[in-house]
Amino acid sequence: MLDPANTLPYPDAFGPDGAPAPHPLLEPLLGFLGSWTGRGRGGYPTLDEDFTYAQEVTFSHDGRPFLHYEARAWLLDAEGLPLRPAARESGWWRMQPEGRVEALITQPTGIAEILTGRADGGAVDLTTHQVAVTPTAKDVEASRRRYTLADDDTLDFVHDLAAVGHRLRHHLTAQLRRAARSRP
Ligand code: HEM
Repeated sequence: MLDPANTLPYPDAFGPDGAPAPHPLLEPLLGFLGSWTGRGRGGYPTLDEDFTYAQEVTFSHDGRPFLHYEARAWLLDAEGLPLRPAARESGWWRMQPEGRVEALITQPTGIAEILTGRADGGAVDLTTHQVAVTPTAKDVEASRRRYTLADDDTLDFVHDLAAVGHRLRHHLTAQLRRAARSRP
């Protein structure tokens, strides 16, 4: 007999349709659900050169009023081929009434960000509420992340960063395309 303790009874959904039904507070974020892939460019005043990268981003939900967020990036060489793994992060976007968002995002580089902002008309604008870093992590003071649905299948992303003594400056711009409504 199937042991209910060995099978997760509440799997995540990667789209707005089907089970579980999204919580009503997720309404402003429904267009983000699913997986996205694409390319971006980045730079920072401390770097000699800008870089190009690819990224996969996934948003899912389990019927409660928060999204699970996961992103993996890898650098690309001049030919567009994978060079090495880059930033990786995951977290939670907690939805509040009137489209308010509270996000918690952690990175293996020792950085934990808490951001607040709004989801409005297919765009989410998040700014730093608090950053905590481990003893050996780079000094990160603040960031601003803007995610915009240019259309149903296109997600634009811009990330500004205040770190290692620099004020809030551009770090990343990417354009992602919808990869799938559900995980294979
Ligand atoms: C798509 C995601 C990202 C990519 C592709 C990326 C890429 C890079 C690259 C290539 C560097 C230069 C150092 C190195 O080669 O590793 C760098 C530096 C850095 N990044 Fe990012 N990054 C991403 C996201 C983030 C995020 C989310 C944060 C923090 C909130 C962050 C904070 C930093 C910091 C603090 C530095 C060090 C600057 C310095 O000391 O020169 N990055 N990033």
